[in-house]
Amino acid sequence: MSKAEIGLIGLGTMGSNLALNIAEKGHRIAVYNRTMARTEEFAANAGPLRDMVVPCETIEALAEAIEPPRPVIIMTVAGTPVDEQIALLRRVLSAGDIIIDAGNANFRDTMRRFAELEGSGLTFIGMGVSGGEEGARHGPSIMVGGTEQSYRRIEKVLLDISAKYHGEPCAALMGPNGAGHFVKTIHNGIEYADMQMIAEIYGILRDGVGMAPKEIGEIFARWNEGRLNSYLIEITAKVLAADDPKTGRPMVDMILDRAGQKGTGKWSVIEAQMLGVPATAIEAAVAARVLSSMRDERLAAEKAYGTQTTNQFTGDRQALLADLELALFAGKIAAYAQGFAVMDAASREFSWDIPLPTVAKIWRAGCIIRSQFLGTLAEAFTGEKVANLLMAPAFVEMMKGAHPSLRRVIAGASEAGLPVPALSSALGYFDLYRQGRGTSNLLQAQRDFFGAHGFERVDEPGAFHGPWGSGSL
Ligand SMILES: NC(=O)C1=CN([C@@H]2O[C@H](COP(=O)(O)OP(=O)(O)OC[C@H]3O[C@@H](n4cnc5c(N)ncnc54)[C@H](OP(=O)(O)O)[C@@H]3O)[C@@H](O)[C@H]2O)C=CC1
Ligand SMILES: O=C(CO)[C@H](O)[C@H](O)COP(=O)(O)O
Repeated sequence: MSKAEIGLIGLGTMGSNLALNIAEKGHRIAVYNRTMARTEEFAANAGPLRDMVVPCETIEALAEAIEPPRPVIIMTVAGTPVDEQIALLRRVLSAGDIIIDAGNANFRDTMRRFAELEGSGLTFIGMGVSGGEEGARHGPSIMVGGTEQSYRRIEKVLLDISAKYHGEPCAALMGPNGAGHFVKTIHNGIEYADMQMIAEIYGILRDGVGMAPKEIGEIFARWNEGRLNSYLIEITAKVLAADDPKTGRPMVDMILDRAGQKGTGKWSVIEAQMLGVPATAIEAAVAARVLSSMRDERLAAEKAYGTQTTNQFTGDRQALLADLELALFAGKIAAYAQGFAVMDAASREFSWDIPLPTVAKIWRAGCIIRSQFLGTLAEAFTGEKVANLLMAPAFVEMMKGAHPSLRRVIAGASEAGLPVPALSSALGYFDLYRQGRGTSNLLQAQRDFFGAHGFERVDEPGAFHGPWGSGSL
C-alpha cells in the first residue's frame, strides 16, 4: 500500500470532516484518534473514500504511514491536548516534518509552541479553520500562521480543500507565528457580535412585536435576499422555521436561553483591550453570553424588577422592519470595523504584516461569517489604506444611510425595556468615533483634580494643571 501524503490526529466533528475533504481532493491521508473506536468508525463510514484513508492505531503507526517529510494536522480540543499531541509527535517525527495545529488555539499558546519547537528540526504551523462541520467537509476558510516557506510546503493541499469564492481559494498565509490563530480568533469575535445583534433583533420581534418564530424566520429569510445576505442570517431563518419533533412546538422555544462559549470571543476582547483598540460590540456580545449563563440570577432579578413590557408595538410594522434591517446592517459595519482595527493593531504590535484585504477575501466563502458584505469590505480594503473601515468611502455612504435606523431601533427597544447591548455598543462606538469635540476634556480635568495628572490645552502646546478649587462651589 502506498504511503499517505499527510496525517491527521483527532477525528471529532472537525477532524473527521477535514480528513474526508482531504481524501476527496486526492490526498491520501493517515488518521489517528486517541479513542480507537472512533478511528474504526471513521474508516467504516468513509465509503468510496476508504481507499484514500489509512486508519492508524497508534501515533507510531501514524508516523510510519506518512511519506517523509511528513505534514501532520492536529485537530483536537484546544489547549493541553494539543501540547500532549505535540509531545507525542516529537517522539515519532523527524527533522523536516511539519506539525500543523488546526484547532481554535489561543494565539499566545501558538507563539509559545513556535518557540518550544524552534531548533527541533520540526516545522510548526498554527492554522485557523472556519466553517464548522459542513465547511470542514466541503470547503472551509483557512487562515495560516507560519513562515512563507512552510506555508508553501502545504499550500497545494490547503488550496485544494478550501472553500472557493467564484473560483478563488479561501486559504492564505496571514503572517508568521501566531498570526493565523489570531485572525481566526477575531473571526470568532466578529461572529459573536454578528450572532448577538441578530439575537437582539429577534428579541425585539419576539417580545416587542409579539411575532411567532416562523414569522420572524420569514423576515430573516427575506433579509437574506438583500444587503444582509450571509450564512448566519440564512441559518437563523432555518433555525426559526424548525419544529421540535418531541413537542411539535418551534424548536427555538424549547431551547434554554443559556449560551455556551469556548474562549475565542473572550480572547478577542482581552487582546483588543491589551492592544488598546475599542471592540465594544464584541465585548457586549461576550458579556451577553456570560449574562445568559447566569440564568438563576436573571430569574430572581426579573421577580425583583418585573418583566419588560411585551408586545406593545402599535406602530407601522413595515417601517419597523425596514429600520430593523438597516439597524442590523449598521451594527454589523461597526462590529467589523472594530474586528479589523484589532487585527491591524496586532499586525503592527507583533510585526506580522497581516494582509487585511486578503483576510476579507478568504472570509467571503467557507467560514461562519461569510457574507455578501465581506465582498464589499474586501473591495474597500483593496483601495487606499484607511484608518478604520468606517472611513472607507463606500462604508461612509452605507453608514450614513443606516445609522438613523440603528438610533430609532435602540431608542424604541430601550423605551420598551428590551435588551440591545451589542447594537447599542455599536452605535456608541460610532457616535464616539465621529465626534470631533468629545467630552474627555472633562475626564482630563477630573484626573488632574484628583491626581495632578495634567492636561493639554486647546490653544497652546504643553502640559498644564487646572485652577481647581478656584470656583465658587
Ligand atoms: N466544531 C466547530 O464548529 C469548530 C471547531 N473548531 C476547533 O476544532 C477543534 C476540534 O473541535 P471539534 O472537532 O468540534 O471537537 P470534538 O469534540 O468533536 O472532537 C474533539 C477531538 O479531540 C480529541 N481529544 C480531546 N481531548 C484529547 C486529548 N486529551 N488527547 C487527545 N485527543 C483528544 C477527541 O478524541 P476522543 O475521540 O478520544 O475523545 C476528538 O478527536 C477545536 O479546537 C475547536 O475549537 C474550529 C472550527 C469550528
Ligand atoms: O470556531 C468556531 C466557529 O467559527 C466554532 O464553532 C467555535 O466553537 C465557536 O465558538 P463558541 O463555541 O465559543 O461559540
